[in-house]
Amino acid sequence: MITFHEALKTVKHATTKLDREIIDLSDCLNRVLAEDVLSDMSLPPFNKSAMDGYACKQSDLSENLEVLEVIAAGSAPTLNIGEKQCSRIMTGAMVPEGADTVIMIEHTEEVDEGHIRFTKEKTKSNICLKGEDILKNDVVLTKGTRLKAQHISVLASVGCSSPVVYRQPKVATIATGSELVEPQDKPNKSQIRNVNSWQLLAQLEKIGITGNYYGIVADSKEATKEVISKCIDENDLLIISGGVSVGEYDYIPQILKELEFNIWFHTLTVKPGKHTVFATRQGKYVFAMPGNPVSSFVQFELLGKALVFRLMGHDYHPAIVRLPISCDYKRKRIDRLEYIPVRLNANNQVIPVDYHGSAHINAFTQADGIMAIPRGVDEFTEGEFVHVRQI
Ligand SMILES: Nc1nc2c(c(=O)[nH]1)N[C@H]1C(S)=C(S)[C@@H](COP(=O)(O)OP(=O)(O)OC[C@H]3O[C@@H](n4cnc5c(N)ncnc54)[C@H](O)[C@@H]3O)O[C@H]1N2
Ligand code: MOO
Repeated sequence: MITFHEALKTVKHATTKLDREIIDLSDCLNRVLAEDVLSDMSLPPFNKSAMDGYACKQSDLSENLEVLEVIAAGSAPTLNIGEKQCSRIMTGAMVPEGADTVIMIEHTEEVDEGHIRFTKEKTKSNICLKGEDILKNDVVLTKGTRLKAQHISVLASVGCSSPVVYRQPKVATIATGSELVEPQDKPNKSQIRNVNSWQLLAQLEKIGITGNYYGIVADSKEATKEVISKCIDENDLLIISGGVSVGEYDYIPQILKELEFNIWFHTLTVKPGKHTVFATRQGKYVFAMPGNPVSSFVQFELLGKALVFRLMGHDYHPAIVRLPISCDYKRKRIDRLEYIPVRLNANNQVIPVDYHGSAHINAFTQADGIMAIPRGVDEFTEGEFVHVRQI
C-alpha cells in the first residue's frame, strides 16, 4: 500500500508528455502551452485615453480651454496640445502630444462655441501609459500553462493566433462487470446500471477531453483482455472502472501483467479507492479505478486528472480551500486518508453531507466539494479549519 502523495508522485514521475502540435486560437481552451509566448508589441501600444473627455495639460485645469479637434479610437491625433488647449478624445484613442491628462466629459461644460472648462477641483490622469501592461518581447505566458479564457485573451492581444501546445491524449474507457447494463436498459433482478462510464466521460469533458467509450465488458478474462488490448492499441490512456479488488472476477491487475505492463501501484491508503491501479508500457498508460461510483469519481479527481494533465505537459494543482467545519465530526478508523462529500453554507462553513459510503453517489449531488480527513486524524471539532477540494 502506498500513500496518496506517493501515488501522485509516481503518476507524475512515470508519465511523459505527448508531442507538440500547432492549433488555432479557437481550439485552445484547456490545452497546455508547449512554448513560452512572447509579446510582439508593447501594450498599450501608445498612451491611451481611459475615458471619453478632453485631453489637456494638468497645469491648465482652472483655465477655459480651446478645443482643437476630435480624436476617435483608431485614428491618430493631428495636432499637439499647447497651453490652454485641449482635444475632444474617445476612450481607447491615442493621447495627443503635449497632453498629460484626460478630463471626463461629465466633469466639463461648454463655455462658448469651441471652448470648454473643467468643473471639478482635481482629476486623475486617466491615461494608460504605453507599455504599462506588457513590453515588447515580454514573456506573457509560460510553457506548461493550461489555457483558460483569460489566457486566450492574452494570446489574442499579442498576436499568437497559432500557439504550440501539447497533443491531447486519446483516452479510452471501459466498464467491467457482468452485473452492468446501460442507462437506457432496465436491469434484471441481479443487475444495476452502468454509472461510472457516463460519470467519467463527463469528468473528462470538463477538462476538455472527449473520451472514447468502448462499452461494458462482462467478467470474462479473455473478453476483458481482448478489449483492453484493443483500447491500448488505439489510445494513449485507458481508464477502467471495476475489477481491481480481490474478488474472483477481479482480473484487471493480472491481465495488465500478462500484457507486460509495469504496475506502479495497486493499493492506496486512501478511502475511497483502496484498490486503484496505475500501469505503464512504453508510452501507454492504464488507470483502473474501483467499481463503486464514488471511488471512481474521487480517484479520477485525485489522480486521474493529474495523469491526464501530465500527458498534456501541465503540472496540475487543484484549488483547495481551507474553511471552518460547521459541526463536530468523528470517524472510527484512521488508517487511510479519507474524502467525504461536503457542502458550503452561506457563511462558507463546511457541512458534511449525509453519506453512506462509496456506492452512495446520490450524496454527491448535494456536494460542493470533498473534505480531506488525513491519516491518523479521527475527529474535527466545530470551527476547526479543514481542507476542501472543489468538485
Ligand atoms: N475482500 C475484499 N473485498 C472488497 C474490498 C477489499 O479490500 N477486500 N474492497 C472493497 C472496496 S473498498 C471497493 S471500492 C470494491 C472495489 O471493487 P472493484 O474495483 O473490484 O469493483 P467491482 O467489484 O467490480 O465493483 C464494486 C461495486 O461497484 C459496482 N460497480 C461496478 N462498476 C460499476 C459501474 N460502472 N457503475 C455503477 N456501479 C458499478 C459493483 O456492482 C459493485 O457493487 O471492492 C470492495 N470489496
Ligand atoms: O476502495 Mo473503496 O473505493 O474504499 O470504497
